[in-house]
Amino acid sequence: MERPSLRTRTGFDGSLIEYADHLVDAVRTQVGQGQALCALSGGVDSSVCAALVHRAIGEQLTCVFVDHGLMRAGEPEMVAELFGKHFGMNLISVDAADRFFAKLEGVDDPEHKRKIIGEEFIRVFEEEKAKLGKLDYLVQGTIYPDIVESDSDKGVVKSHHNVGGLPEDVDFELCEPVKYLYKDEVRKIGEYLGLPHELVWRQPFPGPGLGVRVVGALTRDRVRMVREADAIFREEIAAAGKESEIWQYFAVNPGCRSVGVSDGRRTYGDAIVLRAICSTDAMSADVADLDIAFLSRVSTRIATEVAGVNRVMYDTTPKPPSTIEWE
Ligand SMILES: Nc1ncnc2c1ncn2[C@@H]1O[C@H](COP(=O)(O)OP(=O)(O)OP(=O)(O)O)[C@@H](O)[C@H]1O
Repeated sequence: MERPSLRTRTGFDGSLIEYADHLVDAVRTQVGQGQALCALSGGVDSSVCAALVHRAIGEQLTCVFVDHGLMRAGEPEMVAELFGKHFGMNLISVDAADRFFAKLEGVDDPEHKRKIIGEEFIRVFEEEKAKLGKLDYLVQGTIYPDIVESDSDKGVVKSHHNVGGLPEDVDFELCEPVKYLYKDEVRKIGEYLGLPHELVWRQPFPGPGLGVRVVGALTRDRVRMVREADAIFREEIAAAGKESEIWQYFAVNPGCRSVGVSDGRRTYGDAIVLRAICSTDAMSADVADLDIAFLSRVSTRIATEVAGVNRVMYDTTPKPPSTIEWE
């Protein structure tokens, strides 16, 4: 289906970059002398919104980043470095890993895990908000497909983690500057605003983070295995120059153990599954055609470098019948 033009969606008659400048002015007018708050995940939508609103109102914006302990390797550091230091934003980083792990202990149902992560996120965010005093605007990275999708009456396949679910009697207004834009337009505006290419064009990453890439109950150790395996896989994909041909690639801990051998001794360790898919819209996906030599190199690195892992598999199932993420 052909998508409506920028002009049809926004009434704005100009280029996308001119529209970005227009949005900066519009946010400045909307917020006035008020105070704005943005939940910044380090993902594309909230990062672009934070950069845009910061350009418009500077010090009047505060961003809150919640580290739930389920981030990929280097992510909390990247957020602090880029938004805190480079852009000089008012950034509050909350280390909430203990809280999340405590709530998730022993929970193995995927929907229940997502729900707990979403609810705990809102709780942490609300606490930080309360500490800041009067707030006039909440910045949200709603994009056009979110609006269109929320109109859909299809059943829930996986519940989404969002700052949505706001109570009805809130005493602030929403600021949703990119709500008429498609993802690729948001990315282009992000680059225009000076966000790094790797962030703006990064692969999709679920809100519940690595929590949905560890099948069954989470432990810090199983999350660590996925985080380290994921970092190695990403490093090798980048070294092979394959980043742009693959839509999404990541590691999963499928929750099974098997026998292995290391230095002549029997091991009984965790398995890791590698998943890499090609897609244009995430509605359907094909398995990325990675050659055995490449996969074998990644597998050997993971099984020797990641403590507790002794077996690596490649997921060869398209979507459908599988989904992209395991949970
Ligand atoms: N760990 C986090 N810390 C702060 N804010 C978060 C965090 N996770 C999610 N959010 C907020 O919730 C929104 C929705 O999260 P979701 O995971 O659905 O991502 P998204 O819609 O792809 O947006 P983004 O690209 O910004 O991650 C984010 O845009 C962000 O405002």
